[in-house]
Amino acid sequence: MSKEPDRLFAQPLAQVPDFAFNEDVVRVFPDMIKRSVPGYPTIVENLGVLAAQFAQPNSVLYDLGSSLGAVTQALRRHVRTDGCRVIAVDNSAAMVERCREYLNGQDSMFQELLPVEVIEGDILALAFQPASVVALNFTLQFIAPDQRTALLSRIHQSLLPGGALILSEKLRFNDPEEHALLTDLHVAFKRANGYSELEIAQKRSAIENVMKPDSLEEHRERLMAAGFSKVVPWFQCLNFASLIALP
Ligand SMILES: C[S@@+](CC[C@H](N)C(=O)[O-])C[C@H]1O[C@@H](n2cnc3c(N)ncnc32)[C@H](O)[C@@H]1O
Ligand SMILES: O=C(O)C(=O)C[C@]1(C(=O)O)C=C[C@@H](O)C=C1
Repeated sequence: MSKEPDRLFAQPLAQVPDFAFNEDVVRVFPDMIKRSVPGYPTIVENLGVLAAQFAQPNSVLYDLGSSLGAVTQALRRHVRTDGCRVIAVDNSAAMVERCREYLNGQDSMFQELLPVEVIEGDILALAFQPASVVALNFTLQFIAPDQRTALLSRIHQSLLPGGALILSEKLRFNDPEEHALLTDLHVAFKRANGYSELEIAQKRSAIENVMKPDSLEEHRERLMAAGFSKVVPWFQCLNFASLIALP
């Protein structure tokens, strides 16, 4: 994957455009997400470990909002269940192109990786096949809030017995003090990773119209409304968390 450092918001912009997963973001994405999301490498690697516990023979593992394929590759490294294959879906053409390049490179270096298909498409319009694992790793927060329950219901309907949805998201907090504290600590995390005050502020205004985080309580309620029977948080670092939802 690209090693280019994220300097996208380093210079003052007359007007900060809404954040989009375009060519510029794709070029710096591995660096951006690692320096912006506390716990990201741990979540991705362990998503593979968790998935191996839920994968059912001859089923599909979905990576929805796959970006450059980091989760797909973790699934392919860890899942050994017979007949499983991965379907990665993203609606950014630039992401999909680079994701295919990366996964082809991995296939040429390593044998016995699970087969993978990378689809350029909208996860809201996807016809789901029976699946044992569905990963939504920091993707649901970019889906319009009024579309989220319907998407989760369709994922629930596609999940096989013994399977799971793994959902990672930035969180907001209903308690104002808790929200302010964890937001400040996230800013400190970004600063410690070399982002300037200007970069942090401009990125914040770029994402505020396009990324709408929910609270843990909202996630739990929505997942239950979508038909899931159990919601288990397995990771939280500052205001970023990952949940297992059982069908
Ligand atoms: C924060 S990134 C996900 C990171 C990635 N899962 C990982 O762990 O490296 C969100 C991704 O979701 C994709 N996305 C957003 N809305 C989508 C939609 N409706 N359908 C498909 N992909 C979508 C974006 O293009 C972007 O690549
Ligand atoms: O909350 C922020 O400040 C972020 O930068 C988060 C976040 C994310 O959670 O996806 C936003 C956009 C980029 O994809 C990388 C990180």
